Amino acid sequence: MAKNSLTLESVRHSLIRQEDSIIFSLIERAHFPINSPTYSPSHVSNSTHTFSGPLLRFVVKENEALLAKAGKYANPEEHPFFPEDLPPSVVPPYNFPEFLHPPAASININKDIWDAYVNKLLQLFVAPGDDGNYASTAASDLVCLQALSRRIHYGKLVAEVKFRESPQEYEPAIRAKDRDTLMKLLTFEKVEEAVMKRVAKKAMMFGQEVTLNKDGDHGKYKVDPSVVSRLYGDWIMPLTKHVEVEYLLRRLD
Ligand SMILES: O=C(O)C(=O)C[C@]1(C(=O)O)C=C[C@@H](O)C=C1
Repeated sequence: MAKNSLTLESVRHSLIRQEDSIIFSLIERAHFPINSPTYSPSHVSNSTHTFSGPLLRFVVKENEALLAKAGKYANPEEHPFFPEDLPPSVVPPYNFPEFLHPPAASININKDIWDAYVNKLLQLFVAPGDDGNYASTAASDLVCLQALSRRIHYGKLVAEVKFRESPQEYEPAIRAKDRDTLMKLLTFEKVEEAVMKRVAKKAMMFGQEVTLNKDGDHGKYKVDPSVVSRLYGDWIMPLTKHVEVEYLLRRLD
């Protein structure tokens, strides 16, 4: 859809579709135990000392360097976790539609997303243990982090649509830099309740054990649906709303 015809309904539709990517990524990650060496500060160090630190950091950084060369971060909807020292793109620039207000480019909360994911979320949906599959674990984490980052930063588009639909409602709070009022204005409790119910239902449907015998393994899911609901209620939606507030605060700059 052309960006200028985005509506609250269409951006919500995109958030609903992104739920599928997030839930599938969590299911894939939950396939491995926690594998804590993946996050240990001293796991990677090579003889030339070009990198030392956690394996996850190494995998994400290298992947972002590759995709930066392929032009990924020329798209204003993409946010790198390690924006410092990214190599230049080797592909011709594409003229992405300018839907967002330009100061949006300064908002990147990936450090918070990383911290929440590694230090809080993982423990909620991944079993303890170590099976040595650290590289595959890091690759699964990368997919989760990218899906979460994309969804949370999509808050910029949601905020822009809300602002365009009723600027007179938002302008006084923006001028007063009143975060609390902005948070109240952009919050729809009924929508949040529906999101939490829907993601639990999707986690049940996507994460059920499929067997061919009649009395399959009912009630056993690859990721606990109530945990998925909690991840949304306690982390994903609050972080999205944080992005929305940050965006609106800069909307009149
Ligand atoms: O749908 C919206 O209006 C949004 O801003 C998105 C979202 C969410 O993160 O899912 C965030 C805030 C609202 O309270 C409801 C839902």
